[in-house]
Amino acid sequence: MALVKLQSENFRNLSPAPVSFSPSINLLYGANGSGKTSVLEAIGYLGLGRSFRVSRHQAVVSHGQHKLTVFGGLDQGMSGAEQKPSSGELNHRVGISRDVTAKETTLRVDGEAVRNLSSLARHLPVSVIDPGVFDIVAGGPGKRRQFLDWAVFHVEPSFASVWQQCQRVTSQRNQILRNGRIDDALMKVWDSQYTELAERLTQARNETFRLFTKAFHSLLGEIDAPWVDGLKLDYYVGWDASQSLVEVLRSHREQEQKMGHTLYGPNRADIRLRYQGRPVAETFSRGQQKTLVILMKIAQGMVLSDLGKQVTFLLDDINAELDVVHRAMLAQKLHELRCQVFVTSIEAPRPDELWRHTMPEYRLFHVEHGKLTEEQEPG
Ligand SMILES: Nc1ncnc2c1ncn2[C@@H]1O[C@H](COP(=O)(O)OP(=O)(O)OP(=O)(O)O)[C@@H](O)[C@H]1O
Repeated sequence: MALVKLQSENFRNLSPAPVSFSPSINLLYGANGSGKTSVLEAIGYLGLGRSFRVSRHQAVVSHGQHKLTVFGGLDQGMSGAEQKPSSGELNHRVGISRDVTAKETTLRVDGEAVRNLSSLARHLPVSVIDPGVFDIVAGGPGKRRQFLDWAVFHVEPSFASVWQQCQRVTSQRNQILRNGRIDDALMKVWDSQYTELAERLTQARNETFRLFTKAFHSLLGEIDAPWVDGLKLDYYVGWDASQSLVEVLRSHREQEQKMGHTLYGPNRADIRLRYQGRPVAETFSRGQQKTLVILMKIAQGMVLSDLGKQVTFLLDDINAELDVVHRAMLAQKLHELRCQVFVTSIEAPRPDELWRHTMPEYRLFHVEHGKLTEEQEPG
């Protein structure tokens, strides 16, 4: 699916006027503070249910307001095995409202209220590449789990519900571990639920990680960068995988009790990135780390694309982070994968720098005071 219509109310400084986008490439430019990132953030809200910039919904609601709404019109875009071009008809209408006073989120798909965010999010796989994305390599395991789980969610339909159940059971288990005296019979019940859910989560992650590494290595074969030899990606399941989780929990009960929370399981999973045996975060230059993240993001796009799903990529301010060669590599690949792409820049964009071989069709927008105006030619 591709997002071809967007309308928001009380979303940062954005104008409430509806905007039509291309199911392929959209270039947005405008001065600092004009609202470019806010447009991407509003699109991200529909695909992620939250802002990719801030954790508090409050920050996103226009000053002086208490409720924001974002509506999106989705079109089949360039997805599907046949890669048919857009018909111009809307396939789905999705909406999300957040009342920050009542702390309530309302979700709608095709006019019907839905309870789960996953019902909305699975229609619009949104992948963000902004200055914060580089934490996937430089940051902690949580960022890499989030990265992996985004793809697992779109590959395995039952993942979201298993993940939620596992979070609930983990928190119950933590409560018991925090209590001074543990009722062994009760702990056994929670452990059996926990390990069953953990195994299901791990299986889903394993399968997606397998697809991801396959795509990633095929991508490495295409690029000319000697430093990728010796690069190794491993999925750490969250415990010593040579033992069953049940055994690990049994042999570490005292340690968990002392710490007062669960120490082994899917909440400790990680993608371990190593270069010649050492963590890439310690070995790679900043530029190499950035390239690696971009390649990982493209590989995720390849996985979904192979399943006939179109990813909407939100590229925010990449000029500040990537040199022209890497920007062009990214743009070219995303176009080949038939992804929908939104690219922001301060200066009028140079599509000829991004797509050097074949120029895709694109739509160009100037952003000013939260309002988008379509232009025919750059400048
Ligand atoms: N909750 C809010 N209500 C109203 N306006 C807001 C709110 N939050 C931020 N703004 C304003 O919205 C504008 C848009 O910010 P945004 O980050 O989208 O701009 P940008 O075009 O991406 O800028 P830059 O190029 O500097 O990154 C800014 O002027 C900001 O001060």
